[in-house]
Amino acid sequence: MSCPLPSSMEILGKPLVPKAVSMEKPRPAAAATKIVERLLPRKFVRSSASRSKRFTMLQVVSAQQGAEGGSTMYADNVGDVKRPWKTADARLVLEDGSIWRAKSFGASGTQVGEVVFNTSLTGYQEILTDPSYAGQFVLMTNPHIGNTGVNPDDEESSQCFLAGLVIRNLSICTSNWRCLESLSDYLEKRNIMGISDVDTRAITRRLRQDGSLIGVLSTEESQTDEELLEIARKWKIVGVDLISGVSCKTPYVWSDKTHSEWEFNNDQKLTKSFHVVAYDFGIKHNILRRLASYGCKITIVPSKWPSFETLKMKPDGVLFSNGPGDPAAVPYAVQTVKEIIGKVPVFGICMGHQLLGQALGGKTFKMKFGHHGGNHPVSNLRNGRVEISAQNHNYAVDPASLPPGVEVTHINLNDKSCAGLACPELKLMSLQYHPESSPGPHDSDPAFREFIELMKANKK
Ligand SMILES: NC(=O)CC[C@H](N)C(=O)O
Repeated sequence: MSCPLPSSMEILGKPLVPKAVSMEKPRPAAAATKIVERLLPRKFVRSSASRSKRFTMLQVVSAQQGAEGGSTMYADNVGDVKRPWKTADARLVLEDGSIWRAKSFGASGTQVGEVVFNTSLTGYQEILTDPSYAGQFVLMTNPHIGNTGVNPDDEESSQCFLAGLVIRNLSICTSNWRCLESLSDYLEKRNIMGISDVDTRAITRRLRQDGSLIGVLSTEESQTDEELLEIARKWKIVGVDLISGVSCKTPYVWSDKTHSEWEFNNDQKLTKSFHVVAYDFGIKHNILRRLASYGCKITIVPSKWPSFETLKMKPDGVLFSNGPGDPAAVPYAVQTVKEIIGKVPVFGICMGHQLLGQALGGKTFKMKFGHHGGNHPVSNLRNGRVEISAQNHNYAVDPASLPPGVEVTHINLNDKSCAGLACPELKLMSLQYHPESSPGPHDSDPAFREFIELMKANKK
């Protein structure tokens, strides 16, 4: 079966040739309505008359979803019930000239950013608060988002730095024992725009075929499509330093461990007290929690903290954190890394890995659409194990650019890109992905233990 361009999508500028794509058979509507019936809160069930009206409507939604792939499929009301959040018409205009009509939630206004898709099934709150998404719209490929609301424990930083959230369907109700707030209220308070009722599958296919795209999201009717397209085409993310906008301003100390309720690794016999200085390029809280759980005392320092100040603290090890944007646009951070490696054991995570790669003499490049999700297989070449990993990056280190003596320790099995480095001589290790997961599986947690071992061996 082939699918025309989604009906609600229009093209501006250079016309795009619709690509024929094969579609799954639509799911039987009856099965979908049964699921919805279980999820809807009692207050939405009014009378048998309104119930049947609601179900008729949802059946249509389900059938359309499979058959048409269109993006304006839900009406403002679900049955005769108004959606419990503020909504307005919104447009996402991509730099390729496509326009995607949607419904807004969270903040309103106009925002520009790079659109990336994330394949995690859950963990949207950790994704929203991961500072590495600064400057980007995160499109969740899982069509149903918001059902667990938000809570104070799942924050990966104190702020949402991303440009906005793009989803297929915002859950009409929240149901989780930790939920304190709905996703739409949370985003509105943090002034972050979200859109739903947009064909996220069609946008994802476009990003996979053509590479990541700049987009402008707007709820403002005063802005014409052409004006929004111009903003998208003028805006640049490559070559821009984004880490200085998300880093802390002054050093601070961290001692929180992973909460005992969530601790999944009770075999931390190696733990002694190691002092780690962590460079904050946009650090996630769970990196700090995992280090603390392994017995580290951590001092977090800003991205421009001088290397001599770090070395004066006599740390047992230095961690270079994750962070947003182009790693080639922050030569000052590469210089800091250069001045530290070889003097103390170091661990680089994601942006930290890319900075280490450059400090060793290598180069980074922008990938077609990057890796974002909690289900990426990585091969650990040292022990032959496959780790299912959490990933979030658009750039990678080119292994061919690295000097002899630097070992590629991990590769991403989806595209064979470099996913980890080591240089035993320099007591250095790094991963392109996220061993702290959050969200994601815990397969890569032993990397923190390896860092502890590196520091331990250096102390002898
Ligand atoms: N999570 C990260 O540290 C992201 C690294 C870098 N900003 C990239 O996109 O590749």
